[in-house]
Amino acid sequence: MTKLHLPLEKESVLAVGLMSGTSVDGIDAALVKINGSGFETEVELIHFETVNYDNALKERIFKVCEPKTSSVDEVCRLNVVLGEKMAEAAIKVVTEAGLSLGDVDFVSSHGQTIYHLPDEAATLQIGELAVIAKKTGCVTVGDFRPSDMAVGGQGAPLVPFVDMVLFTSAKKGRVLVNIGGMGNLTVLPKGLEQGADILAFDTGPGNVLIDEVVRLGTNGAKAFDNGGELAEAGEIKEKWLAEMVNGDSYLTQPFPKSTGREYYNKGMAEKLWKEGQDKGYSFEDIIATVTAYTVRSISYTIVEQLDPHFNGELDEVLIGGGGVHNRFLMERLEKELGRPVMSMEEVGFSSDAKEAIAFAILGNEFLRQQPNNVPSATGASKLVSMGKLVLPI
Ligand SMILES: Nc1ncnc2c1ncn2[C@@H]1O[C@H](COP(=O)(O)OP(=O)(O)OP(=O)(O)O)[C@@H](O)[C@H]1O
Ligand SMILES: CC(=O)N[C@H]1[C@@H]2OC[C@@H](O2)[C@@H](O)[C@@H]1O[C@H](C)C(=O)O
Repeated sequence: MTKLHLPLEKESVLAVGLMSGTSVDGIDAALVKINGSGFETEVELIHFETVNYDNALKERIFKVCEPKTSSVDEVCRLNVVLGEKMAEAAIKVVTEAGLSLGDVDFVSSHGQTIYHLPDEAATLQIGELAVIAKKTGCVTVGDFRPSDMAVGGQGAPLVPFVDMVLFTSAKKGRVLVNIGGMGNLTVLPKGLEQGADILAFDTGPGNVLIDEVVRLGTNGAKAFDNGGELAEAGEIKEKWLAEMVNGDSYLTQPFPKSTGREYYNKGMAEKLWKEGQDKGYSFEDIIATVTAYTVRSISYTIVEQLDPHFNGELDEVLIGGGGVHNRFLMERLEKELGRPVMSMEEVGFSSDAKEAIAFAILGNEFLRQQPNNVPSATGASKLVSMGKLVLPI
């Protein structure tokens, strides 16, 4: 094992980024080559793999995320079980690429969020780093959020740092939206310079409500609306949609703001499902309307909250996260936004791998002892280098 020199001095590194997001579908693993740091960062995706959670593991995770069904012993156990799964994902992405773990400079893991209390500076991501370091034999970094919280930040969102260094354009004002479990965005006015304050926050639900309603309507046989085909077969019930939007106090909250499964969750989906059924709507109509609500949470934020603030200079919207695969959602979003809406693929990037790549880049900054939070996005009082380090075991 070659020794790691800290701070990292070599210009180019090979890293694995691991992301396990709020939709609790599995672990995304991106093997990347990173050159440089900060605004000079260049990244090349070498290989991408997803290791899905099986249904039993998903249930265990959902259970520990909910105070009523959680227990400390189960959190403790899952920390190790998920550490093992994350190591498995890291090993898979490296070996499937035909490389060896000895070639990898570091693994950088987000962990699985179990609970997030931004106003109490408390957050918990599990998936033991020491287990990953032992199983992969690699330098392992992770657990980024607490360092931002330690200086008064909300510990989220963290990806805007990466959006800023990779996607700032000299010619166009851009909004980057990630539609994962939750929806979140980063605003990049044209010609943004390093160190500028950037705005980034959560828009509301991403796929979470769609996924939960699909599960309810299929008795768990399906976990998401593949391609948006269920929604396509239904009809949006406009009056009900307006009720959903008016009843959502998060949407009108001023930005910056963050949310999660504590608000948009199975309970909310069950309520919507019951309402839809009581109104006599079909399964497809319910999915179409819940999808339209998800779209509206994003379009409302951009059109009503951001456009006036940025004098209409936000020219294009780039979408990442699993939501890009939902055609019904993407088409309606483009209609409501009235400007080009593109997937990350259209700018030569990967929608599915984006967040895993982002955590590799955050790990790279940390190991170079460079700041990697965005205080204007998280509310932190200062720049910090977020992360924790476990040496190979
Ligand atoms: N083919 C598809 N058609 C429709 N939706 C899809 C498809 N593939 C993935 N999705 C949606 O994307 C979701 C996963 O997205 P993603 O992996 O970006 O979320 P995440 O990283 O877990 O969440 P977050 O970014 O909020 O932490 C799935 O739960 C599903 O709703
Ligand atoms: C605490 C937590 O896991 N937050 C997630 C969640 O999922 C989306 C949104 O809410 C975002 O704030 C964040 O993740 C992304 C990766 C971020 O920090 O940028």
